[in-house]
Amino acid sequence: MVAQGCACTYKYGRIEVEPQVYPPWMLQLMSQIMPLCGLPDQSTWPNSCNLNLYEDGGMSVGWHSDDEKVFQGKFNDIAILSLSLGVKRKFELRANWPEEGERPVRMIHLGDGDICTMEGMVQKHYQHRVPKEGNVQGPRINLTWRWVVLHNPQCPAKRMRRY
Ligand SMILES: O=C(O)CCC(=O)C(=O)O
Ligand SMILES: [Fe+2]
Repeated sequence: MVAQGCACTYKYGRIEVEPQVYPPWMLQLMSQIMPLCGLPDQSTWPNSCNLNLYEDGGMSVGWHSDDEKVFQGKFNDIAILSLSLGVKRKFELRANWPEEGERPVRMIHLGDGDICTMEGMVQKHYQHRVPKEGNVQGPRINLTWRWVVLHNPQCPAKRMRRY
């Protein structure tokens, strides 16, 4: 999903997702969540949201960084905000260039209603994943908000200053 005025697509693995403009329920949800992330003012809110459904513990996302060109996370200090709903799942981070003796993988649990942020140069220096958990029953939805900063060439928002 994207803010009004943007038409950037999002490539998730090999799947290219057509964007949908934020529906009213999304703006309502953001008006609850964004102030908790220090963003009370709507003009500062992220202009895209990706939604993932994990039907059960058999569904996962492998090691990756959110390195899509549109977000510029490999080159800039960026923030990525996420909200988890449903069953608790593991979220793991591993450093690309670990220091000697550094723990290779760090894990947190993301439960229903948890907000998780990745900030700074995390997308350059770390990868993350949601591993398979064979014993987990029940669905989880993850909403991930990000700022599109480099719009696709065909996107009308490219010509608009406020993006
Ligand atoms: O489900 C999550 O918590 C993370 C999903 C993720 O890494 C992504 O969509 O890029
Ligand atoms: Fe990710």
